[in-house]
Amino acid sequence: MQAQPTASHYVNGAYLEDATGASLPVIFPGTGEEIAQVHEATPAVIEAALAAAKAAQGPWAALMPVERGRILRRAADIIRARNRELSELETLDTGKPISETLVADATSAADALEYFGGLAGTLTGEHVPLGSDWAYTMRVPLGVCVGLGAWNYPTQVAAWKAAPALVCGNTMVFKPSEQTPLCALKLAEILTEAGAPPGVFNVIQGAGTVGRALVEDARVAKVSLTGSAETGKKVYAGAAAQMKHVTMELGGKSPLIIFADADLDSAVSAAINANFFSTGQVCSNGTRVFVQREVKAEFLSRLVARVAKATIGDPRDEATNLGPMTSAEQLAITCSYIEKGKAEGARLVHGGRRLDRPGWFVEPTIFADVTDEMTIARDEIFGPVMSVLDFDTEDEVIARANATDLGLSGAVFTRDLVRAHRVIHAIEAGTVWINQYNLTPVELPFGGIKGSGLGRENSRAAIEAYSQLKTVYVGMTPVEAAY
Ligand SMILES: NC(=O)c1ccc[n+]([C@@H]2O[C@H](COP(=O)([O-])OP(=O)(O)OC[C@H]3O[C@@H](n4cnc5c(N)ncnc54)[C@H](O)[C@@H]3O)[C@@H](O)[C@H]2O)c1
Ligand SMILES: C[N+](C)(C)CC=O
Repeated sequence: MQAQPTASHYVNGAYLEDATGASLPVIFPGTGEEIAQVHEATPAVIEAALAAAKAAQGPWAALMPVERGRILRRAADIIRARNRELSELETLDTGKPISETLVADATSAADALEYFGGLAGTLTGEHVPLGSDWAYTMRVPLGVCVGLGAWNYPTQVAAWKAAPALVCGNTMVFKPSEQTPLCALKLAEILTEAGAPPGVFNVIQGAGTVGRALVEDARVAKVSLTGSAETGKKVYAGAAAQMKHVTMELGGKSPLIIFADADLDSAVSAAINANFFSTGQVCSNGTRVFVQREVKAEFLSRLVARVAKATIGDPRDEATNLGPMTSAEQLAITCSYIEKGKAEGARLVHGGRRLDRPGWFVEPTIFADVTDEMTIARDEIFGPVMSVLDFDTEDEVIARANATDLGLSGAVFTRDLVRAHRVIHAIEAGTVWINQYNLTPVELPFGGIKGSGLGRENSRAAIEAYSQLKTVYVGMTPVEAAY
């Protein structure tokens, strides 16, 4: 099985290779086989990408906005037409089951390109009357933007950054995660096919050192990172040193709160989706499942019965519900948290073992009787490990849900809608759901508060994140001076 791209990088409208860069093997997590090799960007490749993005930005911004929008919408159409091929590549790159990638990845990228393409003609400023004088504001691009991607949603992350950046008249150099380098190259190829001029969207490979070189370059006006909270602090500090704009989409340890009056089957489905979709490798997952004590036994019994039916296996098989972890490293991290959970006294009610087969598989794992101070209730694991915690009262669960430095997401399940809104308003998180979990359509802002990040992706909010206002004061009468 091979998924070798034409070359490692995509710069100035074409594939580019520089084999002197360090080799990065691409492994299919379902078997552990090497399916491609790419090379880390050398200083020459980094320079070529930044120079191309810088040269392309002015002419790209000078196009009629609807023309930029048309190119993005054409790219969306190409992605939809090639959904199966792109989904298969996403599955090879990440190990996520094809049943998921067919509906969640390339399609989400197409949604973003279509949505922001559609906004192109609306990027206007406003007229401000000032007596005999007047003023107007203009929404102008930032310049060259850098996107840094995580490995769990490589196509979606690239498109969620590229689409709003490009529609506003910026250009981008995108660096995917070194773990999943393949999918962003396809986005670059498709944008060229759709009519994006050379240099508008560039992809270069590499790990943190390449990312750091991009962040520190004086030509870069904005950095958008999707990654861990730890990396976020470093990238934010680097960008702040040169007063760059930032968007930070970071990790979470989100609460999913289930009251006794909830539709329990629906809450069980939400807990499953919020912990085991993408084998638990989702930033917004509700990994702290707070269940009101009187329904805890029933909730656990229904949950375990449902999870026992999940099909774990080859992610290329459409019948598979859970695939492998994306990397051997992430598998080892997840297994070590499972051991910590057991050692600290959480009750293992399902799973907990690595699967004895090639590839990086671990069972979906459920711990009950988890307490707030346990490591598995505090750290973002980024694997299929659910912690179920008991609670008694509304005030108590709000305080415990908020007792974390992170604030990406959260949800409440109850039939009492007054309580639902009261509780959800009190939850410290950027994106919250009532009787739902993990739906993130492009029409809605997505992002975190506290240690989970800064700024928002998607929706009109992303336009604010990739453009700035310029104010023009118009004097209509001669200037007077005191002397
Ligand atoms: N909030 C969101 O939208 C969202 C979405 C997906 C993933 N995530 C988070 O991402 C994390 C998992 O992804 P990961 O392990 O790839 O994250 P990571 O922080 O290790 O890496 C993210 C990206 O940053 C680059 N990088 C690392 N160090 C850097 C540095 N010093 N300077 C510049 N670039 C650097 C990496 O090469 C990679 O491309 C989890 O914490 C998850 O919650 C957040
Ligand atoms: C942004 N989201 C939630 C779709 C995927 C994050 O890991």
